[in-house]
Amino acid sequence: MRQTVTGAWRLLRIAWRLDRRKTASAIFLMFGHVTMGPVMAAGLGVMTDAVVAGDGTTAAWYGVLVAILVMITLTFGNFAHIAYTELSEIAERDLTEELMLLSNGSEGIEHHERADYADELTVLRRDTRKLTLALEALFGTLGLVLFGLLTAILLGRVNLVLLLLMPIAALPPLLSGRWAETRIDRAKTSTAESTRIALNLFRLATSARFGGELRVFGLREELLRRHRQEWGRTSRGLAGAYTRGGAIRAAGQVLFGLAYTGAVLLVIRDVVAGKGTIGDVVLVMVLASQVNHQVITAITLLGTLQRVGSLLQRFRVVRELVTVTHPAPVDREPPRRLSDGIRLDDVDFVYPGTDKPVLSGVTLTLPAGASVAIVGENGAGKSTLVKLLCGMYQPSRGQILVDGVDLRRIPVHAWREQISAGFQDFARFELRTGDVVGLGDLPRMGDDGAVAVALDRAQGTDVVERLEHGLDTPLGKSYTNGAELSGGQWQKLAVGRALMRETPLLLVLDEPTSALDPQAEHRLFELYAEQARQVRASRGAITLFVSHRFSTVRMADLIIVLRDGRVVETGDHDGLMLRDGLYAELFGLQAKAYR
Ligand SMILES: Nc1ncnc2c1ncn2[C@@H]1O[C@H](COP(=O)(O)OP(=O)(O)OP(=O)(O)O)[C@@H](O)[C@H]1O
Repeated sequence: MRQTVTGAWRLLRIAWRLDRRKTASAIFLMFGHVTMGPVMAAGLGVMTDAVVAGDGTTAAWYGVLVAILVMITLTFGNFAHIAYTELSEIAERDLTEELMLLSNGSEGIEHHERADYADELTVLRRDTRKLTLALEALFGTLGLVLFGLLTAILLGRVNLVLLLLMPIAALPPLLSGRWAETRIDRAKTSTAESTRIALNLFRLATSARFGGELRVFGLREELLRRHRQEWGRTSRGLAGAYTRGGAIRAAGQVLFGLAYTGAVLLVIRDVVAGKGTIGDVVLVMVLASQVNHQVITAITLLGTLQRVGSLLQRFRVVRELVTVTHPAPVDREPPRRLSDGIRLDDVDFVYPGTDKPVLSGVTLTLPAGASVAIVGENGAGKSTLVKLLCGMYQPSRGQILVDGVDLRRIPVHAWREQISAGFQDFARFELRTGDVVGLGDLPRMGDDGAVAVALDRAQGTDVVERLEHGLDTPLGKSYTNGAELSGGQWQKLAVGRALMRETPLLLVLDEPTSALDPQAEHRLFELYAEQARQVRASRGAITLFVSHRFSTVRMADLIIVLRDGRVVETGDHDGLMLRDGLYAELFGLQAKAYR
């Protein structure tokens, strides 16, 4: 109950914050709509008594009044509905935006690894779109409270027992409705994982991006089978809860039906005993049928409100999950230039929710002004190291020191402003081409000159030259006339984005060039190395890249070789070749393959 009330209160505050005028007019229209019901019942009662007494004029006047009230209630109801719908759309947009912000609102990405976060997010993604009904439910419920008060006054005037009976009779259906909703909500939480898997399979099966792979491997039936299996699990879990919920609700309504019949019989008994009029019977019958209708509405409305309450509660949980607590004080600014470099001091890392260390005892120095390459077999921990340097995760043990300052003490946003990155798993932003690149340095996003320079450095000018409207071409299927790009072309834009910031302290390139041919990648890294040398003097910037191509790696000033999360060798190409260890072995294997 508390969740329903706090949910309703929060929803009302959201509506008020978003549009006061619409909220006020929705409340006014709804109050007008519901108060007409009891007033109409009273009018019918008086009209009946006038007919029985043979007073045609009074009966006619009340008949006209009732007709006017019917028109008013219908008109108000109609306009109230329009007002709720408009408000609901604004509220839905607001919560959808909050969900987008929350998904990326934390400093790191640790919460994405958590099953509880993923579960909450699944339900939120699905249910936030159902908010359209929520405000209608809220205002409807407020209206019902007013309706209940008016009805109670009218019933009390006829028979005081009725005054007590009606609210008591309303309780079973209300309580049973709430109980049923709680069970359904619990079932939704417990089926969230299978829903998530099914939704993911649905996305895979309907995305053009994976269409080729699905066809080549003939995966259509297999995905369908798995989807059916997972969805079946969800449906079974929910169907049981819906059936039990339906039975609980029906039991509550049967009790109400019995009380309704009892109330009408009570008034009839009074009239027979000369303690009331026929008008009273009409009043009670009309009111009781309205109460019946309103209780059924109330069950639906309270159910919706309870769902909204739990939806808003989930928002709270997600907000708390993405809030990071800082064990160390955050009291240092990133340096303007690096003099010593970045040092990893005995760093271990374990992904949240797992217990196997992915990095163990990593101690390294990335010297200021150096170009550094990380090599190692698949799963060695290269990308994880990169993520730690970008502040996506905190080391489980040990420290990352930037010119001697623990990275945890530097505000993450300030550190990120000083770095730039291109990732293996880059984003395909479906936007204007210039903006796709310009996003890499938001303050200069509209600066097409800067975008052109970044693209030139990323060797991506040819991508734009082929587009009909150059940098103004919209990209992707979101647009009716959006241009389609190849994987390698998207990747060139992503590299351009990474190069928008001209002099970052740390430029990280985690295999962002895997779709380019080796010569193009080689040229690109020659340029980076050259750029790194140029900014070395001014900022001591470090260029860190991860690549499986040794023709690129060999250019680095420092090469770090990782195996199973440990640093096994470091040095430059010549030194490592002389050492004849893992690097020399991997290099030899690749060179042989090219011969
Ligand atoms: N989000 C995650 N949660 C749990 N474990 C993870 C996660 N991401 C990576 N791992 C594990 O961490 C290990 C190192 O992964 P990482 O991506 O750092 O390797 P990598 O050297 O970059 O590999 P590749 O060359 O294939 O890109 C792998 O064993 C992987 O299974």
